[in-house]
Amino acid sequence: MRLYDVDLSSRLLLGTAQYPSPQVLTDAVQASGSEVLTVSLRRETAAGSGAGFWDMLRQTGARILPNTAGCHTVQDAVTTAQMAREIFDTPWIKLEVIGHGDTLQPDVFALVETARILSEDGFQVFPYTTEDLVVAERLVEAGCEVLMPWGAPIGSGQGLRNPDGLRAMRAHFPEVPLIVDAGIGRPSDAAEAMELGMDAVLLNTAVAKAGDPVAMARAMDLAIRAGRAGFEAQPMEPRDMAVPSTPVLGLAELM
Ligand SMILES: CC(=O)[C@@H](O)[C@H](O)COP(=O)(O)O
Repeated sequence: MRLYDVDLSSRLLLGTAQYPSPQVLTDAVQASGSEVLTVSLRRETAAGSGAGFWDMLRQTGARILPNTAGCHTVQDAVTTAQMAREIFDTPWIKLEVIGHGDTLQPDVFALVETARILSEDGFQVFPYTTEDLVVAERLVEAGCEVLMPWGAPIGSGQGLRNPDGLRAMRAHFPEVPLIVDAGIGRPSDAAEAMELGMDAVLLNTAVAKAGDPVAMARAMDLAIRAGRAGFEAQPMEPRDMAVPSTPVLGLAELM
């Protein structure tokens, strides 16, 4: 999978918040096989963990995808992205501009505006968006080469609330890498996203809040591989009617 100019073999992007301990986090990263970790500049700075935490993430060898979690305005997000670029020395930014407190739904108007500003400033933007095709078009026009539609509200673990919307996105943007971001609860949700033809999955809470985060990280990795393999194998279309799977070529005659 290629995201901007970077080739990756893992299709799992992992969040780094809410783990029970730094050791569990690093063990989970290793178990997940993830090569991309997202980190919230604002949250970690506010929590006071700062440089030590970021150094620990760097030591995993994974690429860092800083994010603008907690930003609600264009200006907030632009400033946070600029700080992230200086600290992590990367043009990558996962752009979150939250518009609604209860659902953490993106403010898609501010998102498009911020994406344009950051792209013109040389950032490679990963926008957290809805499955709205018009918004997605605008984001691509603004310079985004990757789209990150939500699966369900952040942290909800509800799985894919609108698989048809994701399917439509896949059909509409066959060449744009699509990463389902947020709302994944179980490995089966991640596998479903991959079976729909998504290129990758970004998740955090499902692993961090699992009873055994390291085991769940491993399970997510396996599910994403299985889902992708299933997509590539071109599943059959569902049918309305039963069709015998064993052909009957004549009836046995009972004497
Ligand atoms: C870590 C991060 O970037 C989250 O904002 C992301 O959207 C993941 O969401 P979940 O925690 O629901 O997986």
